[in-house]
Amino acid sequence: MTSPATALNRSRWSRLTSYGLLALVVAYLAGTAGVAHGSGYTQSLILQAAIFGMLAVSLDLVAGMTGLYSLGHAGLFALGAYATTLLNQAGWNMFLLLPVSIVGVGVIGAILGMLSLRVSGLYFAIMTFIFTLVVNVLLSDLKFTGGLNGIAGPIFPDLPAGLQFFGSGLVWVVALLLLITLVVVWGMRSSAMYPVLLAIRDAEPFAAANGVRTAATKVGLFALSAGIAGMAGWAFSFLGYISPGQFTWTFSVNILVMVIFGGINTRLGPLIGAAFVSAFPVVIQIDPLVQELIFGLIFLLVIVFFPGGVVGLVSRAWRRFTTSPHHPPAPAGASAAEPVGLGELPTDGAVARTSTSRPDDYVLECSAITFGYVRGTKALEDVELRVRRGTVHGLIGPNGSGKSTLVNLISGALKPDSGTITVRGDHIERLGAAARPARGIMRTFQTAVLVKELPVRENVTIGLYHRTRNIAARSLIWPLLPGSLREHREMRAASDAALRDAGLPAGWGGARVADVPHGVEQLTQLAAARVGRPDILILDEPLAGLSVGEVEQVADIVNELRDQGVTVIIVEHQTHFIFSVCDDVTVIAAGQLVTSGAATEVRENERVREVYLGQ
Ligand SMILES: Nc1ncnc2c1ncn2[C@@H]1O[C@H](COP(=O)(O)OP(=O)(O)OP(=O)(O)O)[C@@H](O)[C@H]1O
Repeated sequence: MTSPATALNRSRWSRLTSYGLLALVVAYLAGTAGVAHGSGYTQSLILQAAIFGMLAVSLDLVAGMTGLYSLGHAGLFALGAYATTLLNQAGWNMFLLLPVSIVGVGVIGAILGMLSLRVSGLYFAIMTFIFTLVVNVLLSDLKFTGGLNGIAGPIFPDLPAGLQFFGSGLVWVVALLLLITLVVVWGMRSSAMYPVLLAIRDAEPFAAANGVRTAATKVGLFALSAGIAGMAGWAFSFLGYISPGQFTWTFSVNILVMVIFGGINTRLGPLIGAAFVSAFPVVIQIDPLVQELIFGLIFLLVIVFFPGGVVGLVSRAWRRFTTSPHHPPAPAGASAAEPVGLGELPTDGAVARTSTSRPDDYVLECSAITFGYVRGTKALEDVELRVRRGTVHGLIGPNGSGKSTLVNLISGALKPDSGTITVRGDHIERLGAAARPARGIMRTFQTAVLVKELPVRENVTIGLYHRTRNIAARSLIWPLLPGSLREHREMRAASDAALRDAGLPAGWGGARVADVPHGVEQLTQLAAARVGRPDILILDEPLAGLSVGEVEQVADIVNELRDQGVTVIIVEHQTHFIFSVCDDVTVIAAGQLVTSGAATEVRENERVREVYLGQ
């Protein structure tokens, strides 16, 4: 329950935030008014910086949040500027051309984004670089684009007679477009979608296992980013002449420089970078060659010594100044670093469990599953797995026997070459990983794949993705939605509860995953899977690297889940653990089923001792 003091603090804080926001809006309006009445020279400088700001923010949206380092943004920017100019010459209304530029360039961005599904990293950068190159060559060679000389952009109309005291209309329009860009992109950063986007960047299998359609999200985000670049192009066309020389591949690199210099994946970074790149040649008026050299040197120094850019540098200094060296208490048993012995097949002490479910009450059935990673070899051959509802089912076998492969087939990361997988009788073997959480299947990974730079709690909220309605679409206007703050608070509260249930003492929720011990990472992914309220939870080697205390904790969690009616499938090498917590056990070796049945029977099976322990 929230204490009155906390509620008071929260209301005081939200009042302060509102005042702060109001002050910012007033300052923004005052600044815009100042520029709108400024000299033509000042206006063109500030307008260019603002337009570059939009471009840098649009690039940061894909480069910072999803790791797509595009060098195609100069090409997209050019398409917006040229389409506006040429279509306006053809008689189109210039204001109608704003949505046309956003949507048209957005569609081209979607196509580029689709290519990102096939190539990534350096190859994606090269591909988008070629896109800018091709656009530039076309603009230079085609007659109707004015060739190398370019064409004069449309002239932005003055404000109507009654509104002329506002000054330049173009300044107000660009200020509004920049504001919209910031509301959308910053809003997305503070929405529940933000951790999901970083998961697509850093931990794609984790994102997919939580129901995120990673491919569609990447394409959508690239289309949005391209749409903003098209919008920036629309505004740029009003600044005078446009020519291919303004949209070369070096300009694409410059946009990336703005993002990296200011601070990639930060709110203010791209704006600071854009301001720096725009102001530098104006402030440092020396020989152009020396100017370029100094610019390059500054950028090199930033990259080498402050890879987080200006914002990273300032926030690091701020953190050092404000944070105390506090470390949350260790989870139960974490100090007992002694690992549990592996491969002991217990002959006594492991209590065989009797489930209340009927013998044929199978929630998950895998029949005749065959799968090979490479043609001609089979990682699994004709494997059968039947899991009774509400039971804990162990999957064991020697290294390389195909356990993880089977788990990946059930969770949709892989598709079988033949055979069927059904959940409550429905076939799911052809569904992708992202569709499985909706069927009640959640999973953890042998090696935790999480977003290292985010706090533990934010990682757990990713587990709520498939249960949160239209989260991707709503993230575009998240801060403007009336219930979004409350919803976000509820998501964080649910994540905190899941962390508590996983046995993590309060305090770990706020720690960055990069700073937490291995055991906490494992419990974090367990909490993320659990917060999604699965019917079937698959734990792939959940005990790897855990201490004795943490192993006991996982055993408690598994027993608790069974009591709640969740079906749990555990892949594990620690057979002592398996035979103490599992109702049923399936053993596979060399991709084939050895035996399956009640834990007590499997434990006594001679063939199991032979293949599993080599006895
Ligand atoms: N990505 C891959 N490409 C090719 N072969 C693979 C791949 N992943 C696994 N294999 C092979 O498939 C077989 C089954 O591997 P799998 O990882 O499923 O076994 P496992 O029982 O989970 O092993 P472990 O207990 O060591 O994790 C092994 O021969 C392995 O070398």
